Amino acid sequence: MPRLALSDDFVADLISLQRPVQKEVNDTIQMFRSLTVPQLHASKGIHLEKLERARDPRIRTIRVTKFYRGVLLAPDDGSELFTLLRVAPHDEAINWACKRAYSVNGATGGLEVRNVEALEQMESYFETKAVRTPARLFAHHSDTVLRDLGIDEQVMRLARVCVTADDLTVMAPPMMPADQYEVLEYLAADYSPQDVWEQLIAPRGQTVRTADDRPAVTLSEAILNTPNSIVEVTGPGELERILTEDFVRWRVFLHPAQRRHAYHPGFNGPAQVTGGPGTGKTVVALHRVRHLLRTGREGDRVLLTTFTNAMAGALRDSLALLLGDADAQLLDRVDVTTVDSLAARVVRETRGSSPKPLSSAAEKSAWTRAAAREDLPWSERFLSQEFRNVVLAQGLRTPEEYLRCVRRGRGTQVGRVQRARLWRVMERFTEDLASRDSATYTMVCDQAARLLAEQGPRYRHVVVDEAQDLHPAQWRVLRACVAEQADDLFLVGDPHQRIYDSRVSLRSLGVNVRGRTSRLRLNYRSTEEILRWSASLLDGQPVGRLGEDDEDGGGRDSLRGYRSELHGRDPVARGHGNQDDELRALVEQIRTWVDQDGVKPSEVAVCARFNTLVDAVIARLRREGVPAVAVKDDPGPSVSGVRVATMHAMKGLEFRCVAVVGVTSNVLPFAPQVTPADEDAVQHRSDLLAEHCLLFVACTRARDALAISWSGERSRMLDPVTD
Ligand SMILES: Nc1ncnc2c1ncn2[C@@H]1O[C@H](COP(=O)(O)OP(=O)(O)OP(=O)(O)O)[C@@H](O)[C@H]1O
Repeated sequence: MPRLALSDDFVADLISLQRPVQKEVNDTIQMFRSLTVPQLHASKGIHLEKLERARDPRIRTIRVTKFYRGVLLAPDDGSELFTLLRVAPHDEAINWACKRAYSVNGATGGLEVRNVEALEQMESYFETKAVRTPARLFAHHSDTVLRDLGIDEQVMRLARVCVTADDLTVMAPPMMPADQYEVLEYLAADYSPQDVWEQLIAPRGQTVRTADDRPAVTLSEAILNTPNSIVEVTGPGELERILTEDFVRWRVFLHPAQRRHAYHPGFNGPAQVTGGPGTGKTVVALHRVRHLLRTGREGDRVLLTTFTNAMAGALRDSLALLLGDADAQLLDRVDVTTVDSLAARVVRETRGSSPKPLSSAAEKSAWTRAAAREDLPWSERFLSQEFRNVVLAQGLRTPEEYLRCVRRGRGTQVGRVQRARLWRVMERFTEDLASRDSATYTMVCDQAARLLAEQGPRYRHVVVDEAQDLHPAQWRVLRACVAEQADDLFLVGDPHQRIYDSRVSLRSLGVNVRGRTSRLRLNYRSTEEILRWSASLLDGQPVGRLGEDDEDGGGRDSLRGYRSELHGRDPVARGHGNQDDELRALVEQIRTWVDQDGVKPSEVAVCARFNTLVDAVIARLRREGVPAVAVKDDPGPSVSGVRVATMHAMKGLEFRCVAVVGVTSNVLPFAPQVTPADEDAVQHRSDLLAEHCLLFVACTRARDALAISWSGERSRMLDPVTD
């Protein structure tokens, strides 16, 4: 009987087909699997055909329906393992199949694919172009070094004519084989060959450093060496499962960079994965939880945290999907929650109740009351920031500790006398809140961290999503939840998406990830056009590395190498004379997406800075007969209607089409949210950056289409993309 494997491209095709065609694909595959190899070759129904023009002699097609063809890679190594590569309308399938060539990567031993025809064209184009420039991108790496890292002859010739990193980007996968491209990308980013070996090749199980000493790998071995993009269909029900269970690719296919961290056998301490929006950080966190559950001992509990309750709910559902029926019982060993909810639970369990959370308006009044008897030169905002970003951030208990402390992250000098006065005000603030049985979320975390430190760890592993927005008091809760040991903490986050005011030095909080970090660069969500456009909104912004705020030597993060393999239309940015015109244009835009492009209303999102505009958008859409619902009302997936939300509420979500409205100069940046530079210069820079990040987060929620609009004066934050 032939064995059958499915490639991720095939699965992507299959998911996008209409149900009746999916059923026919399924029937064809069942028939394929029921025949012997000689019967397969003779079968008129399957019609296994070799393509005359195919660049790879192992490529075959099979008939699925009158119009659809499957593309297969037939074995040439004596095995009976066939791989289904694509399923597409006849002409598209044939055209695709003729241009591809499959090979075994010389270093990873995995199967790889290239568009051989396009690469040949690139070769002649770049050879001519490079003649004029003597400098070459990879000149300082010898052929032997490149070959040892898996670069083959064709890719070597291309590497030799690359002058800039942009030349390389033009040949990104699916044109160039993905493993080889990644090696060149790392070298272009100044990683040493040794780093590349350690980060990309060794984790794939290769132990032989030199290409000449490695044994040959057969095609079927290579297929099984490529679990990130090929899966063998083993059980009879497997294909039905793919068809019926709302199959999502991330459950099976991980990029090697994702798999390396998600399934790492064991980190000797905290580990961290960063990456731009849509690079699959949440996916990695979910797979890591699965790995820890599967390899852990009975009774080992895992904590998975994220930023909002809604996101925690979504994470729980995704984890259940990933674990499937086979591992469903493992879910009992996981808590999926926000750090704030966990902290409130710890306080409640210990003290019998937890304080009522305080709104920001109530907090401001409490500071006014606390400062009433002092003639202070500081605003309520300053007091609140001082308390949150110095006292709670450092966990200070006594006036002496406050007098002695280094006020990291604060830009104003505060002398001894002033500190004593400030401490009195802060004491009054906390006493006042205690008498009302109320506290800020950060205060509850501060309390919970202390209680946990006394009570001891509750979890064997802690996995943290959206790590960039956690406050030091929240980190102390997490640190105290788990003992310092191997695989204690696993963090994923993106400093470019930090939209809340939290400056953190992870090292000073006992979370040292040095030597256990990795960065994801491939975006799976948005088109390259949306990515480039959105990334340029942060051009020149000083984004620090995750968890290295105020540290000596804390470096800058960058979106270098961040890319997508998807392509589509350029984002549209348009100004209007007034809000009425802007909303009229919004309705038209949504109608185009829904009526012409066939996008479901629930796959369209509109976001605005504040709830007032969110409400106005919902009212307008409904008046015009466009169904609309507020994201804050938590509409389930079955509820139809355009989703409308504030920019903050868009965190972690994604939609096919996104309209960002009301991007005016008085809303972004929003002056009351930005501390004036003369009040505190450091805080000013950090608040301003958070405003830029907020717009970046909103725009990067879009998968296929993005439209930005404003009425009146456009926000200066759009300058990089509209000038
Ligand atoms: N290996 C993969 N194969 C296919 N799709 C993937 C893969 N990894 C991630 N995705 C998809 O990419 C999208 C983004 O993934 P995810 O939400 O994990 O990214 P993220 O880095 O956490 O994003 P953000 O930081 O913007 O919230 C999702 O639709 C996810 O299903």
